[in-house]
Amino acid sequence: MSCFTCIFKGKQPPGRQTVQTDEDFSSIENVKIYSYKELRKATMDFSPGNKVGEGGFGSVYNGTLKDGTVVAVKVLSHESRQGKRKFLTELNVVSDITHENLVRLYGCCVEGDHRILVYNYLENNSLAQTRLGSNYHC
Ligand SMILES: Nc1ncnc2c1ncn2[C@@H]1O[C@H](COP(=O)(O)OP(=O)(O)OP(=O)(O)O)[C@@H](O)[C@H]1O
Repeated sequence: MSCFTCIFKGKQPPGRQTVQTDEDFSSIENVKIYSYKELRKATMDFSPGNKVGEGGFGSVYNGTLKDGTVVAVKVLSHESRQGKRKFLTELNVVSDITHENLVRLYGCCVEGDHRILVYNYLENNSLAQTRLGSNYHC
């Protein structure tokens, strides 16, 4: 069983935390940490009706957070071979970039076996003109 031990360092601005995991996960900085529970709630338990797409990473769901923010929730599939690498790449590369032509990464969930990325949600027409973070590869 894979195990991810997240240690959230203290004395950081609320919502912007450092994730440290064991194995070959290095420190990931400047990302908001979401609980699996809140993402499950936001996507109505990852219901098929909320699924908006499927990529190399896994399924993507539309969700609404408690504060009303509409998000795209990318759930890493357990079968995804490059998943771990992609997950880290997206976190490390995209988390610090804010650009009008780039999908914004809000944060992630690394809880138990779950690895999930949370982006701002783009409607179909704007998605076509916007570069996804997942286009960044190692
Ligand atoms: N931020 C988003 N807002 C709305 N829909 C999204 C968003 N991100 C992804 N999607 C939907 O999920 C689908 C899969 O996206 P994803 O980025 O996982 O895979 P991809 O674009 O095929 O790239 P790759 O397979 O290389 O990861 C997209 O085609 C789109 O329909």
